Amino acid sequence: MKVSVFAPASIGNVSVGFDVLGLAVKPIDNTLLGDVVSVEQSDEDQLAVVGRFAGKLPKEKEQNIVWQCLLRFNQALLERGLEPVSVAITLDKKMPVGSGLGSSACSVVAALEALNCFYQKLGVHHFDQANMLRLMGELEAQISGSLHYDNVAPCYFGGLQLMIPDEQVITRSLPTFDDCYYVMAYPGIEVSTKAAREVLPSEYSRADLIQFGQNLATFVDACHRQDKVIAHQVIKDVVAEPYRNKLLPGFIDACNYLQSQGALAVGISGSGPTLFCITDELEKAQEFAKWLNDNYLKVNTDGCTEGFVHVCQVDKQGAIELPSS
Ligand SMILES: Nc1ncnc2c1ncn2[C@@H]1O[C@H](COP(=O)(O)OP(=O)(O)O)[C@@H](O)[C@H]1O
Ligand SMILES: N[C@@H](CCOP(=O)(O)O)C(=O)O
Repeated sequence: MKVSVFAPASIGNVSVGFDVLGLAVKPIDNTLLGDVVSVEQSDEDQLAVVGRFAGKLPKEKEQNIVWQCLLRFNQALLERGLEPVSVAITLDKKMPVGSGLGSSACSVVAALEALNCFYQKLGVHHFDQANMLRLMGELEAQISGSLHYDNVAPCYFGGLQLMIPDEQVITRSLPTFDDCYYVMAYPGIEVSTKAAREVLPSEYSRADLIQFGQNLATFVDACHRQDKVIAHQVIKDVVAEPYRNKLLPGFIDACNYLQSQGALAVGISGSGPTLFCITDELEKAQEFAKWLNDNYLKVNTDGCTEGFVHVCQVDKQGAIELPSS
């Protein structure tokens, strides 16, 4: 028996909700933008890493977050008096690392969900969603240096997720704007989440505090009222973007251009370097994608780029088990 789970990319923060808001996205051309983890029974625990971005990960399996997921999942089984079996895990690393697309969250969510489905099929145990999300947050914190659910929650549940200060609830789904397109431009450079958190101030002014609170509250209200104009008017980042934009070559120029061409909002996805740009017109989304492809991706000396651009919409499914091949 082999279980494979896909977990999608996400936009952490969505500019307006630092650490407390995240949106799962999927390309409209059905490209799998996310990681796939497969689990099957084996004689000993093993991890194989394949896929376009496999070479960007540490060589030692102990350094891979998927391996750490296995150790933590086994510990959770033992805490319930259950005996883990040996498994062979394969990570298909489709996501670039340090991209701002929630790459580590994709690996964490796909790995833990694949293990959970595997043990459910074995008839041993099935952790409920609340326990799973807590485990996912714990593993994401191990890698990024702080506990934030804004990637793992949308990656696991799909949609737009707002983190709630209640350990029993953790996250709530917000209504989404389903006619909107999210153009995601990954320039092909790496920005580590840890480093991008270190450039942030430890204190903010009262004016920033008021603007942050007002924007986030207005955004949540506008989502519930499905007021697209107001919701996108307040997608403004006073917490991270003013400090992180210097880590992103060409970001300010791209923002200015896209806004002048009528984008509903533009921002840094997660901690960057991916830029997201929102429009409700497909033709504009395709124009923006072409412009970003020509102007935001870093071209190497050999004329190639590791970057890419995808026109996406909201991913409502979150992590899903793939049919067995
Ligand atoms: N399976 C994995 N997926 C992504 N990153 C991993 C994985 N395993 C280990 N890592 C390491 O974790 C760190 C993730 O960096 P981070 O900036 O948090 O990425 P992202 O913002 O893309 O989630 C990198 O140093 C990377 O080498
Ligand atoms: N809220 C976090 C989000 C990090 O997202 P990632 O995709 O860059 O891992 C932050 O802004 O630090």
